[in-house]
Amino acid sequence: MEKQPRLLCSVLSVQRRPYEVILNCAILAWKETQTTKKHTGRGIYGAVKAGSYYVPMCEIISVQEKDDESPSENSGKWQKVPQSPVDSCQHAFTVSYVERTRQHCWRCSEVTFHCPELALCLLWVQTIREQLALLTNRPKHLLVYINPFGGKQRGKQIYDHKVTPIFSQASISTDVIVTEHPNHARDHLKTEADLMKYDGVVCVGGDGMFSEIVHGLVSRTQRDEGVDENSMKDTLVSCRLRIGIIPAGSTDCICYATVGSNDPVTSALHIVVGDSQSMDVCSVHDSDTFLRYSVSLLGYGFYGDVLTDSERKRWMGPARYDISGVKTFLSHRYYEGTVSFLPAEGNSGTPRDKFQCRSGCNICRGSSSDKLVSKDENNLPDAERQDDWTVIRGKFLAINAASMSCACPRSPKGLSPAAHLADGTTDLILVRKCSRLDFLRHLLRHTNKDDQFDHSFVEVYRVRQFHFTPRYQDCDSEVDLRESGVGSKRFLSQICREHKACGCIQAQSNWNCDGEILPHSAIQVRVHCQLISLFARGIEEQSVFEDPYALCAI
Ligand SMILES: CCCCCCCCCCCCC/C=C/[C@@H](O)[C@H](COP(=O)(O)O)NC(=O)CCCCCCCCCCCCCCC
Ligand SMILES: Nc1ncnc2c1ncn2[C@@H]1O[C@H](COP(=O)(O)OP(=O)(O)O)[C@@H](O)[C@H]1O
Ligand SMILES: [Ca+2]
Repeated sequence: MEKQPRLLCSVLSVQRRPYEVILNCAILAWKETQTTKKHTGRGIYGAVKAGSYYVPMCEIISVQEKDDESPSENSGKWQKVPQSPVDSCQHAFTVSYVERTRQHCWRCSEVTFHCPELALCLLWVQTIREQLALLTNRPKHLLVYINPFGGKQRGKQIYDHKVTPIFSQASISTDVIVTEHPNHARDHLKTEADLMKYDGVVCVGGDGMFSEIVHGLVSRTQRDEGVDENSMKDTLVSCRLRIGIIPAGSTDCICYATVGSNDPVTSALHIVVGDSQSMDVCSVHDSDTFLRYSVSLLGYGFYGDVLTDSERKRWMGPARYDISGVKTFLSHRYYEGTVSFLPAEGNSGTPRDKFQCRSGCNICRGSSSDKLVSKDENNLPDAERQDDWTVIRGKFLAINAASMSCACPRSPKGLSPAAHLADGTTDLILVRKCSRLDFLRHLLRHTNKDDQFDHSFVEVYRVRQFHFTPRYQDCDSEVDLRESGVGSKRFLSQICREHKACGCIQAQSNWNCDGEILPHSAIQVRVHCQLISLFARGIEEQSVFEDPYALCAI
């Protein structure tokens, strides 16, 4: 604070008390000065320090001149004729800034400074505005998509009542599209939207809506850059526009895991201050056909079945997941197949680490510098790393790949508490066939402090790529048919589904791909490090949110 040159320093009054107010390019600070005797008009203040506050410049939302003909903010009555210079501040300006409350939630707070002269008031307003204008990471024009049917169907209401006032206060202009059907946002982004006009895209909805935005933006970027999404080997190009999520869905895990809460006002403020958090994206292929992208959970077996069942209960809102969860748990289906994966190497940590990915995470930062090195291991052709692949066959209740923690209100630490948002890896969790009671124990550990990986039937690996093949596709008859020259994999699956005698009629699950059903079993997945960016900063350290004034009071 002391090292920055002061831009302005004045004595101004806040709630009729004198404060020394200092502005430099990093902070706005105000500290109370106490008069040794009541101010006489000779302008001498005592030096006794009382309360001191500061707000980082990057967390100031706006500054407005205040019309002092209005009722005073304290009494609600018209202000009296002032008695002394400190009280005589007829000119005032209000600074709106971010204040931290509980559980990583942010609120918009205000402080009004009264000035003795109009010129001084204007100088403060102009100087603060000039400093804010230097913060070039802040968005000015946004494209907003609202899913009116997500979650409890309150997306439009949440946007109109909670977000619009904050955006207009921060002078952010918007083009708003209320979606009319599924994939409306995705297709608009992919083919129609004039993206050059915007500094970011905002989605109001749940994880499914966010997934639409990711698909629209990533596909559009690849098309514009001439990258073939169907090729698993092509390195995808990162998207220019950041994505903001206003949570109005059922699980809201992406918002929760990148911000720490699913509060719409908090998300709007992260957009306003222009935060940036890179995120990994998995591409999901079936041979040379691109299927989908995933940023949070790819789940086969349990989570695939919960989702498939819950789609029929959409009318229930978020409760559908609990009902389908219990039903799926009771059905206790397991699935047979082969998982093969390329483990992550280097300084990527492990899924059993005790520390978690937090704002400014060193592991993610390390991965971003790796990414700049042109030839990382990820770029090596698979053939060159053939020996590094691990193959596991078995009967699984669930196969989950968590590219981030997947923390959500249902499970505050998430599916993989130590997963990183932007490290270029996903945590592959294999839950082998076990008793119902053991599986329940495992599920319950997602809701308490116990380690959900500490079971003999659970394995977890940090990987860069993985493949899954259900048993029916790699049973012996496949080899026989191949040898006898009979057609493609698709033809083979067809036969297998109908051919009960080969024993491969074993039921198949679907993949839950960020809350969307992927009606494929055999998939190949590759993590693309930091392909997209969000208006977020990762979850702030506990100390910041436990002490709401840690950043404001000095
Ligand atoms: C016994 C309690 C067990 C609680 C176990 C909770 C684990 C929850 C981990 C959730 C990870 C969620 C990852 C995110 C997925 C979302 O992308 C995705 C889409 O979200 P959207 O609708 O907002 O668009 N959401 C989902 O796929 C929902 C997954 C929800 C799973 C809930 C499972 C509840 C299980 C209840 C089992 C109860 C057994 C009771 C036996 C008596
Ligand atoms: N106007 C619309 N009508 C119906 N479905 C929509 C509409 N807009 C988006 N969707 C779809 O609704 C699904 C769920 O949306 P989401 O916002 O994630 O809510 P939830 O968290 O409740 O699942 C997504 O798959 C999305 O594609
Ligand atoms: Ca990751």
